[in-house]
Amino acid sequence: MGEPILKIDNLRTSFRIKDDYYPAVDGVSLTVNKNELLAIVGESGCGKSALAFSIMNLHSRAKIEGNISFKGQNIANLPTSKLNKLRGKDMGMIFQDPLTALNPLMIIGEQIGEILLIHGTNSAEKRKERVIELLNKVGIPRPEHVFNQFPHELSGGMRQRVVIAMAIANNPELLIADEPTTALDVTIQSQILDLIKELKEESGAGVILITHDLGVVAEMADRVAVMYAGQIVEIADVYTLFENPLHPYTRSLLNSVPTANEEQSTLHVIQGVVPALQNLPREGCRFSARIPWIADSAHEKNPQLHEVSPGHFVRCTCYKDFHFPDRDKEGNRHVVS
Ligand SMILES: Nc1ncnc2c1ncn2[C@@H]1O[C@H](COP(=O)(O)OP(=O)(O)OP(=O)(O)O)[C@@H](O)[C@H]1O
Repeated sequence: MGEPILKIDNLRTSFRIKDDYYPAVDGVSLTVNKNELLAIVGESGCGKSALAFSIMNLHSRAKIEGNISFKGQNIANLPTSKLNKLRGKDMGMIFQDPLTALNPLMIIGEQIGEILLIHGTNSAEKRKERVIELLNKVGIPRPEHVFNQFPHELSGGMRQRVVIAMAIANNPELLIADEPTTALDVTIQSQILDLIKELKEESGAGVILITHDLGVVAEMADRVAVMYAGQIVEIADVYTLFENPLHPYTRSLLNSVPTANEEQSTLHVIQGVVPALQNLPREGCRFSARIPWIADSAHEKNPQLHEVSPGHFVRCTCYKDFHFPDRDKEGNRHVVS
């Protein structure tokens, strides 16, 4: 694993709702190293996209506090003119929906070419050469033809490849992919993910991959951060996270993935949903309401991340007493009345 490329320290991103600000990202600290893929997982509404958008400074009206250090420079709240020098060059982003990332009125060749032009490739001939090279790289057949097409003339999978080509056009050192395959069918999904993995391995970029899909995490990630209600509740290398998940939320997420073994018949699916931003509990363990059978005394008053083994952090002490409702702490099944 390489040296750190991104260091986030105590990030808090708040949105204004009526007259108050509510943090959607609440005290997140993490590091991404060169040649490392950090997966961020959690249910809808946990703050994953809010975190990604904060790094790229793409929120139009959010309050951002804390430190985001990219290659040693604090980029939180950097003026747009300075940020634009980084975005699309040193940092690239792949969005959930390729259509929103593409300009419907511009041919593909011009859209990718524009990113090259902004960052200094002045010769039109060189830009065209590079665009064709990029289209080839992301597996687009007949790149010369696609160069002159508009986004609506391409399939969803091809459009997402174009977005990836744009994100990597200037060989970024950090790539953020926010649910990059959500809009795509399964076979295309795995091709796109292979492409992201290949890019990381080829260029040594640091990658943040936001996904709901734990299968994808197991296959792609070096490390995994689990987010719940705006906070990281567990972070570990991928092997440790799957072999020894500790936080009740992580265990519930993993437990809700159907497998072919006998556990499937005894799946305990976590009840409830992530509360709306205005209703998030801000004190105590934010997950406690969803595991009501765990005693209040098991939770910390002000839950901290504890390093339980090197690089493996878990928030709150409730993991020590956690069990699913139909099991005891040792994992033995008992009948619930
Ligand atoms: N611009 C905004 N204004 C107000 N609230 C917002 C805004 N953007 C996001 N939120 C709220 O912040 C919380 C976190 O949202 P976010 O989109 O980051 O979640 P997520 O984990 O990425 O979910 P998904 O997987 O559905 O994208 C949610 O409660 C969401 O409703």
